[in-house]
Amino acid sequence: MGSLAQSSLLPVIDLSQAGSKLGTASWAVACEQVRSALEEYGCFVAVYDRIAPQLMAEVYRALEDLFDLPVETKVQNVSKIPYHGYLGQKDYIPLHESLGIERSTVAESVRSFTGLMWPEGNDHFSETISSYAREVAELERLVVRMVCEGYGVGGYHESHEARVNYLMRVNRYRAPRENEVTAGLLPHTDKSFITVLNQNQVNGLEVKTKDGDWIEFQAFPSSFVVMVGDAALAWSNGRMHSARHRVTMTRDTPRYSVGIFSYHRGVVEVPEEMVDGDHPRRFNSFDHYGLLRFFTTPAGTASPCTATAYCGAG
Ligand SMILES: O=C(O)CCC(=O)C(=O)O
Ligand SMILES: [Fe+2]
Repeated sequence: MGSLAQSSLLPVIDLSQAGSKLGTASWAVACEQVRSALEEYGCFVAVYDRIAPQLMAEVYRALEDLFDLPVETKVQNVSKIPYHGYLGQKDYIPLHESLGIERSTVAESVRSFTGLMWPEGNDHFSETISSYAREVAELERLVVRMVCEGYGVGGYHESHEARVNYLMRVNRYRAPRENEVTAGLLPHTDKSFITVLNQNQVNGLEVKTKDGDWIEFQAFPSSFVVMVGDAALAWSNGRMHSARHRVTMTRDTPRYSVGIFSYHRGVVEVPEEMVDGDHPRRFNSFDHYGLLRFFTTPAGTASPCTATAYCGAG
């Protein structure tokens, strides 16, 4: 039996060296830990020291500059894809503001976002954001590879890599004023395949367990929250859990966070290996951006599980 303190924490897995251990016994053990955490909690805390602390500090300085721009500038961040542009000034979550940087691992795409925000140019911002996105994308690919190996569908990660887009969403939550709501972000599941989150020193992210308890993520240096999105829930035929999470602001300091969300271009096939006697088919193959668009419809918003409503089998 774990103590209360232990059982109130999210699983922590050190992936700093995992990439260099491919195929070894310790790699197989780590793949199993990743799979099991994503099935039980829908997330885990990755320790990943391959991203330099200096780059992390530059990312958060860049975010302060970005959010300090006038709202009229920030609202120019628009997209044809839902939840890929500016969100903010909402009465029901007044503390929250966020922007989306599409295809954040592609330098040209980040430069075009930067050009909208700083027409006079800001190369340092573009370079900082692109570097960070590429490094976190590597962590995402490592996790997907480990998940695939954990399920015995090792070859699948290659088709993931060939078709993945990485959306970066950056968030600022201001501190609540007296008598103001503390909700920074309402409970939700992500529509991504995998999300990798990082935050500045201010905690606030909470994850709901299958038992209905909320666990606060307590950040430490080189810690990233890896989270299952609804697309990976469906891809795994419901084996992985996509956890509800929310942000609560209890401190008097603003909170910054940055998420990398992986999305597939086109149809995500549910591998045959995911379906067996113990796991009858629960999901059909589906269009990933279609799932996201469905979420914005009245039927999608109303359904307790977007993936089941969109591509559930039977
Ligand atoms: O700010 C955070 O830590 C969480 C953000 C989040 O859940 C999201 O953008 O989907
Ligand atoms: Fe989220």
